[in-house]
Amino acid sequence: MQTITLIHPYPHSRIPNEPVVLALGFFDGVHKGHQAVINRAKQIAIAKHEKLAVLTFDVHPAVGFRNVPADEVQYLSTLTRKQALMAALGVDLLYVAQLNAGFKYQAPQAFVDNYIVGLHANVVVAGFDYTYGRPVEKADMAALPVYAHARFEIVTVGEDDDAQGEKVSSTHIRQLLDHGDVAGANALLGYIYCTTGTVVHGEQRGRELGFPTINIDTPHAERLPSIGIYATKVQVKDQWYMGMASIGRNVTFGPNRPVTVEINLLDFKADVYGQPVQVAWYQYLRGEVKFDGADGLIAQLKRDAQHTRDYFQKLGGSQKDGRSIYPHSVL
Ligand SMILES: Cc1cc2nc3c(=O)[nH]c(=O)nc-3n(C[C@H](O)[C@H](O)[C@H](O)COP(=O)(O)O)c2cc1C
Ligand SMILES: Nc1ncnc2c1ncn2[C@@H]1O[C@H](COP(=O)(O)OP(=O)(O)O)[C@@H](O)[C@H]1O
Repeated sequence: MQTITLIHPYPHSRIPNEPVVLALGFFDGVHKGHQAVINRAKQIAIAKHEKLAVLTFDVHPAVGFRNVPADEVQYLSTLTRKQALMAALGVDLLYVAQLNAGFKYQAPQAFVDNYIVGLHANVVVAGFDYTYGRPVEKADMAALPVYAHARFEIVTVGEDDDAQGEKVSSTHIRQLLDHGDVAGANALLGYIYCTTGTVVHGEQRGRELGFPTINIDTPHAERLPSIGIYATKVQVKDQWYMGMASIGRNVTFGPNRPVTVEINLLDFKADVYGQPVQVAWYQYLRGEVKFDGADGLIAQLKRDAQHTRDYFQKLGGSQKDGRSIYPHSVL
């Protein structure tokens, strides 16, 4: 997959000179609803022997169009993750348009001319709620034929519901993460939710408890699940390990402590300070508890380790040595 950044007004030399099927959307999380749009576009592209292109933006539309401060927005998928997910879906060309003033203040007709016709799309696929054009003239899918002037076909994909009939939306997935329900989020994402980070130093108490924990510094732009204890898999140096994770304030050891992400890796022993890691969030285990002392916490950590092993054994994904080749079902 090729990623092409477009800075308005982009030079036409940036655009490969061939017809494409183009899917439109911000696609935060590339969840099952987004996958329905992209899969539909992929089917059309295959039938037409054309490339599948996606047009997305560099920042969340709330930042670009509603002036929400950039540091207040946390993503289900930052660009690197979005690229991986798009590539897995068979996208050939990922256009990332910068939401600069020139882009934002385009009239709907200019958007269609520059970012649909300009990208050589002869079919456009988008969700039912896609909008385009500067805020005062914002246009929707129903209006698209007016601006298309028969230069491309239009396919609108309807709302996607989960098994309980709830809308599959990035907002709903964020709410599930805020309640610790990572399994619910994974069901709507269609893959296991992952975050990244770097191993940093903590207070070095973990080793004294008999449960050393990697303390993970996560990029602020990545949304984390809420405070709680989780069954995870962690990728360190190209290997995935089972881990029991705590997102919490270590309340047993004093009040008003900052929230940290700490993971004890099962069947693992190595110094990994400074290493980049990926964390795949599989299952909520319990809430954070204030114990009377270290002994209570240690007894609970033993139970957490067993619950983590039981969870992965039931899932059937862990190998005998406790390691797994890859977290389950990325798409
Ligand atoms: C699986 C797991 C569960 C945890 N549960 C709790 C908890 O319920 N209450 C608590 O105060 N700390 C909890 N912790 C955090 C420990 O207090 C923390 O890992 C320990 O103090 C080591 O911190 P350090 O890495 O900064 O040395 C948990 C940690 C892990 C890995
Ligand atoms: N099974 C394991 N899980 C997590 N970290 C481990 C493990 N074995 C060794 N380590 C190492 O120990 C460090 C954690 O020890 P800990 O006493 O909790 O110190 P800190 O407070 O600095 O995290 C990790 O950063 C890692 O380098």
